[in-house]
Amino acid sequence: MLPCNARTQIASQGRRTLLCGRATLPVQGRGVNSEVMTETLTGLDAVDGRRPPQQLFRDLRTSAGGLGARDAARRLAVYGPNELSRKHARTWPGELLAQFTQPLAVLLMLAAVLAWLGGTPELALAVVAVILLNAAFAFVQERQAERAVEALAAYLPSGARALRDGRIADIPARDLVPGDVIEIAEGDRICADGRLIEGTVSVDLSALNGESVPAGRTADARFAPGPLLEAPELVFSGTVCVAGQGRAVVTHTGMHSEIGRIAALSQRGKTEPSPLERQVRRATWIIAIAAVAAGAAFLPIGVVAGLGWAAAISFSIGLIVANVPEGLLPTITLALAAGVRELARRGAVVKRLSAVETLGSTTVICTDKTGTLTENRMRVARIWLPGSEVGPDDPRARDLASAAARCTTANDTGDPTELALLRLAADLGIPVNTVERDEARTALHAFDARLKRMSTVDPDGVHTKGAVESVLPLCTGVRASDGLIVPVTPEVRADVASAVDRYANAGLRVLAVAARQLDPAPPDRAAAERDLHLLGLVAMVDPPRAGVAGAVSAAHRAGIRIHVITGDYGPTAAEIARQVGIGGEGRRIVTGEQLDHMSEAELDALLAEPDEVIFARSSPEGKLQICEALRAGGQIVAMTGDGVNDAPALRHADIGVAMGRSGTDVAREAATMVLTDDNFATIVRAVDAGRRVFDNVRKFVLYIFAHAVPEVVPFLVFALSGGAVPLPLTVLQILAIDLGTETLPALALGRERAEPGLMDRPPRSPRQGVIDKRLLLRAWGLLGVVSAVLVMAGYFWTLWRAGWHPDAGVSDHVYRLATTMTFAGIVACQIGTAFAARTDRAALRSIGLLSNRLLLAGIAFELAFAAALIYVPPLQEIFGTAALGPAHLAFLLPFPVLVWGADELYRWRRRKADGTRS
Ligand SMILES: Nc1ncnc2c1ncn2[C@@H]1O[C@H](COP(=O)(O)OP(=O)(O)OP(=O)(O)O)[C@@H](O)[C@H]1O
Repeated sequence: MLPCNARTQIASQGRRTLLCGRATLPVQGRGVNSEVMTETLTGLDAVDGRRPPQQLFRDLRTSAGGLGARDAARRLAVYGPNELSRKHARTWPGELLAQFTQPLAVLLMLAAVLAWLGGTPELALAVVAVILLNAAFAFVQERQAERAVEALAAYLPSGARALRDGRIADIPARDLVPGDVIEIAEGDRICADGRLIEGTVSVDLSALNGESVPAGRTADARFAPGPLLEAPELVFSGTVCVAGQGRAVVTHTGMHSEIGRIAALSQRGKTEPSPLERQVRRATWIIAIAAVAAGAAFLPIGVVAGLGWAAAISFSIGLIVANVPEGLLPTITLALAAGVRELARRGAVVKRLSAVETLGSTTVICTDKTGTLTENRMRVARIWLPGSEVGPDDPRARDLASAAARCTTANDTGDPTELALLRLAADLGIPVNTVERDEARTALHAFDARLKRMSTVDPDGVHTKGAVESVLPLCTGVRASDGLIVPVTPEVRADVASAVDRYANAGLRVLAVAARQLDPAPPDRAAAERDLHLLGLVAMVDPPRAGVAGAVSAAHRAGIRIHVITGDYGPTAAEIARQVGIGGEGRRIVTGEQLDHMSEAELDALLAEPDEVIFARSSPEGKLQICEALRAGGQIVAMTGDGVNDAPALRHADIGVAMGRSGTDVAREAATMVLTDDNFATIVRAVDAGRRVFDNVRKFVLYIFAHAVPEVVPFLVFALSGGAVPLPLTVLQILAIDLGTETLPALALGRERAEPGLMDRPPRSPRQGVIDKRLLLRAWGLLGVVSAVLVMAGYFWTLWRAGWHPDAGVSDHVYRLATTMTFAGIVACQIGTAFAARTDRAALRSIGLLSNRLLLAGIAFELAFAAALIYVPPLQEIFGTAALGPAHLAFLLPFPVLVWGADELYRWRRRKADGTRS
């Protein structure tokens, strides 16, 4: 119960409810008799979940059959949705304020103070404007990135199975109300507090008490005094069912639940910075330090060259402010968030921003078969009875189908294997009524992925179905064609084995069905699954999904290896693998048993080979073992999984991939990425998106870095000439470029489409940083140098035309004109750089000159901004510019083409060296 001092407000469908201790008082009673409701709710809220079921039903005004839909809707209106109210750790003023305490912002503030003290208040104001703009920009970007991640919750609504109007219905977890009866099965996240009324389950309570050992809970437990969380008959919201199944009546929802009380879920964990962010942060610091060092070095040099202290101080501050890449980090976060959003639209929900870049460097995908490579829509294609394959008309086929259909737990929905068996029975004219099936059943030994079989104890005996090698050893007899039971001889085994191989080689999934008449039924599994009689085999088709073969070949072209890890039989998996193109000729199959007997070194050696392997009859431990071996070998592993037992492997992989449709809640929790369409092709698409995001981050880093050289060279020329050449660029002009004209084109580069050949290259090495030597060489050594040469040519040409001579000095107008040429020259060169940066190696032609509309808009903005600075008189005053004439503009015109052309040549040479054409 909520403590009385914990006043909590929950918003619910436009009405607010004030909760205080045991009383819940509706504030607005639209359409509800508030007096009656208040009385009712007081009763419900005081419910003690530890009372015996019958009393609890009375207290909650419900029954074992659950609630009616209308009653549930009424309760929902009063109680509010079954959600935890979200408490943001930081509100927006706090987040905005935090932008000003970032170390780089503090550095800039220091620069502003220095500029003020140095006697240049206009520079101080400009720096303050930079700080404000940057903080606002970073704040908006971070909020957007956060929202992108939060919005993902909408893609993954959690659901519950509740009895409504007497039928099991899948409903959103937020619609659960006290009094509902819910079904709980292995792998489910329990979404409300309740009392078990049927069955036994094992629950992981770690979200509530930090205890990692699962606790047993059973409907039959008697009341025992003690802490609520240890009550053996209660289950709690936020915990996970790791084994068993049962039904529970919901006693508390939303903020009334134990987890709501502790409010554990509303405290969001601190998000770890991604490796990319860490790298960029480090690079930012290195550049900031270099900028400060360059600024400090300029001070004495500038004074010696004859600038005077005030001008030298202001120029060094300008150098620092311009070169500290304070906007880089939020821009990268935004690029990652845009990647996450795009992936969600394409069917892959990524839970961490950093996963986007990890995806891009994936080298191995370990995939399961059923449902990921295949459609998971099974249909029985063949029936085999001891001796021969038979058609559906054979009366003994009906016995087999009936036994198999009785040995199921699926209803209208459920395991596709079981649905296929229920359909077979219906097609043969012996449909199974699932309600009667469940009522008549005296024991259920659920499907166990390790044993690979399940059994039911029904009034007429035991029915077992499962993998042939799991069921056959339990059989002492075989039902022969005349209906008599004959012993299992070596001939019979050979017969079965050859049938299994025949079906498996055709890609069919084979299940053995066995039975035993028995009265009374033994309660334990070992006793029930003994002395069985093999009835026959069913073989099912589950065709490969459309698009998987294409995705496999795309992954291969991208240098990614694919291993199949499946619970199914080796030859079946190998045939499906062949159909989709995984593995070469003579596919290597390693069974779970073989894997168990392999030493670590043997497994490492196997996985180091270039072959793709089919791991068949694998266990969850095997999956983890394979994952560890691959990672130890330096691979970046994406691993799929759907069961409870897959969680460790999913957590351990670089990218754990869970199935959104067929997977369990546990697997979804453990995974980094959830596929909303369960499709293998989506994993490959996600890798593609990851590579693209990483590439785009490099593109705008290249663009932003390239301007450093044409900005620093003018200062070097001035310093090295001992002041004979007037300083070619003013401090406010530098700021206007770095913080004005460049911003939008840089952002637009972050949205560039994938360049051709992106998925034709091998995966990036995880050790390759986003800012590497090649990028720096291209930015500074090529684009920067070409730009600097052109820019200085423009500057000297302007001076020369006006008759300048080192000894003669220049008039103010000529100096303004010349520095304006430097400014405009850098802008023109950066336009060329922007086009060059659009591809890393491909020719610009291959992606289309005009294909990035955002960039075109950004360049239009850049030109308008520069034109305003050059031609609008008040701005001319501030920025020390003068209007350029047609001759000047004609001189500048080829600059973008020359810069871009030089880079085009560089990329052409690189492609030639690598032997690629695009
Ligand atoms: N509902 C079931 N009842 C009895 N046996 C089953 C059932 N489902 C699967 N099996 C048997 O257990 C084996 C392993 O099944 P499991 O579900 O672990 O893997 P899978 O779905 O075939 O493969 P993947 O791991 O690729 O999804 C199957 O090959 C089949 O023989």
